[in-house]
Amino acid sequence: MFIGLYFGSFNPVHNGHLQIAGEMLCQVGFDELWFVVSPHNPLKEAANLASNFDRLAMLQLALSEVSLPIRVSDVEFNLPTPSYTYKTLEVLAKSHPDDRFALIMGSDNLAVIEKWREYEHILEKYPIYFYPRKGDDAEGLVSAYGAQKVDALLLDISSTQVRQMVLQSQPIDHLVPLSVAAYIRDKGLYAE
Ligand SMILES: Nc1ncnc2c1ncn2[C@@H]1O[C@H](COP(=O)(O)OP(=O)(O)OP(=O)(O)O)[C@@H](O)[C@H]1O
Ligand SMILES: O=C(O)c1ccc[n+]([C@@H]2O[C@H](COP(=O)([O-])O)[C@@H](O)[C@H]2O)c1
Repeated sequence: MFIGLYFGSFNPVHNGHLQIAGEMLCQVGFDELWFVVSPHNPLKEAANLASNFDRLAMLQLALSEVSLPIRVSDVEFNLPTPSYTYKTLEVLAKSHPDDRFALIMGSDNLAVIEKWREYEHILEKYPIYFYPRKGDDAEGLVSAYGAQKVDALLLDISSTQVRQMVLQSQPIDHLVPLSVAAYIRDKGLYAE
C-alpha cells in the first residue's frame, strides 16, 4: 500500500486538517492516509498542549463520521519525546516492510524542515506532499526541496485560533466538527 503520513500536534484537530486530508487522498492517490498524533513537536512549547489521550480522542471523534480510508495512529505515544519524525519513520518502516510511505504537511512545516533532525535523510527517502498556507512561498518550497504541492484553496484556520476562541468563550462550531466542540466543552479544554 501507498500510505500518506499526516503528522501533527492536532491540538485540537480542526476542519482545515480534515479538508487537507480529503484533498491529499483525492489528488495524490494514497491507498490510505494516517493521522499520526505527536506527543510533543520538538520545535514547539508544550504549554497549552492537551493530553495525548484527549488529542487522539478528538481525532477519532472527528473521523468517526468520515467514510474515507483514514486511520489515526498513536505510534509516537510509545516513543521518546520530543517526537522526532525520523525515528517514527524508522519504526514504521520496520513494522510495515511491504508498504510505501510519504509525508504530508502544511507549507509552514516544510519552510522549517532544515531545523528537523536528520532532515536530509527524510528528504532523500520520503516523498513530501504539502498543502500551501498563507504567507509561505509555495513555489520556492517546491524548487528548494523537490516537494509536491497540492493545488487547493488556502485555509485560514489554525489550532491556535481555536484555542484562543475557547479562551475568550467564543463559539467554535464553525471551526471544528460538532463532536469535537462538544468534547472540548465537556472536558473544559483550553479554558485557561
Ligand atoms: N490552515 C492550514 N493550511 C495548511 N496546512 C495546515 C493548516 N493547518 C494545519 N496545517 C498543517 O497540518 C499539520 C498539523 O498541524 P497542527 O496540528 O500543528 O495545526 P496548526 O493549526 O498548525 O496548529 P497550531 O496553531 O497549534 O500551531 C502541520 O503540517 C500543519 O502545517
Ligand atoms: O523531527 C523533527 O526534528 C521535527 C521537528 C519539528 C516538527 N516535527 C514534527 O512535525 C509534525 C508537525 O507538527 P505540528 O506541531 O506543526 O503539527 C509533528 O509530528 C512534529 O513532531 C518533527
